[in-house]
Amino acid sequence: MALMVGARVLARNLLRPWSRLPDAVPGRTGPAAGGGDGVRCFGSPRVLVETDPAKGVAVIKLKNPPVNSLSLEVLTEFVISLEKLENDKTFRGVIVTSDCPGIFSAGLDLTEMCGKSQAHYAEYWRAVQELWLRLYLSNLVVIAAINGVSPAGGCLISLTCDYRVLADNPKYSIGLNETLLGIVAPSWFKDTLVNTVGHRTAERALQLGLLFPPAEALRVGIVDQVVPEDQVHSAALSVMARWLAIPDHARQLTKNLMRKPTADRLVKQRDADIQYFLQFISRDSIQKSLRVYLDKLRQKKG
Ligand SMILES: CC/C=C\C/C=C\CCC/C=C/CC(=O)SCCNC(=O)CCNC(=O)[C@H](O)C(C)(C)COP(=O)(O)OP(=O)(O)OC[C@H]1O[C@@H](n2cnc3c(N)ncnc32)[C@H](O)[C@@H]1OP(=O)(O)O
Repeated sequence: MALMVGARVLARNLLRPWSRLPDAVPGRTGPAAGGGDGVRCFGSPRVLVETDPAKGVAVIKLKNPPVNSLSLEVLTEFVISLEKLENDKTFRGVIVTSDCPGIFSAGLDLTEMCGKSQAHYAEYWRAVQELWLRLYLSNLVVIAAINGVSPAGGCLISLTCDYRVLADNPKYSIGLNETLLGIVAPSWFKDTLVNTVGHRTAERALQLGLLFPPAEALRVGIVDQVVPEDQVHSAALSVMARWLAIPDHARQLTKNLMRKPTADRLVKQRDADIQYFLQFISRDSIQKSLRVYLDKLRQKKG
């Protein structure tokens, strides 16, 4: 039942005409994503989309302060924005970045996984799965311009992209640090990392919950390029131009060849994966770990 409610909510959101989204900011023109006129913006307050139709490129900027945590709303709005771009043949590439200074994304929203109902957990997890599937199998060239720290789910988002550019700032570490929270990265998080850095590096990184600073991130291959902070966006645009020089059909079929087997593993057992998540996240010991971790984050200031 819970699963059906979750699926219905997501389906309703996905099918809702864009212009009727409650938070939509349609047709606002703004400063160019890559310079020049004709840039149009749409999206929602938490997921801004700047489009440059002449270049065929869009920029998705996550804006969920203070830390760009991936709440249910952010996940849903992100999927809707991607869907809109995928369906508009004007666009061939998208850059994913953050509008929150110093933070790419703090990952999954811990408050969505703590002290909530089973129905809520199911709805949330389906939304996490949905975003992963959409990003991982996107026909667009997807480039991450990582302009801030990027733990766990934040790292996962960038791992689904075709290429990762990281700003060279020692504070901007990246990795799947789930074990440090007393939780476990699901198998498809693990697969995404293994497909990027190889089995041994992934095993060590996952068990130890490693967060790599830029130079190390580049060395292990969890990012493809490290550039000075003020060049992240221009570097992402240069990389985009190179990837867009490849004929779409050949690149898309090749991407599918590389990624579909991994995605299919989740698609074939999506409901079972949700059930497993429900069992795991509802355990008293896991809820306790999450509460302790959240309290530590909150007390940092005090
Ligand atoms: C099939 C499945 C089978 C098995 C496994 C099942 C399930 C487990 C899988 C679950 C996977 C989870 C992946 C995740 O993404 S978990 C999230 C991991 N994220 C982190 O560890 C990052 C935590 N945050 C930080 O380290 C810092 O906040 C950060 C470095 C990002 C920024 O530091 P800064 O000093 O700038 O800000 P803070 O003062 O720390 O934070 C400001 C407020 O934001 C709150 N906060 C931070 N992170 C989160 C978050 N991820 N979710 C929700 N809220 C967050 C923080 O508490 C502060 O709140 P207030 O004090 O202002 O109330």
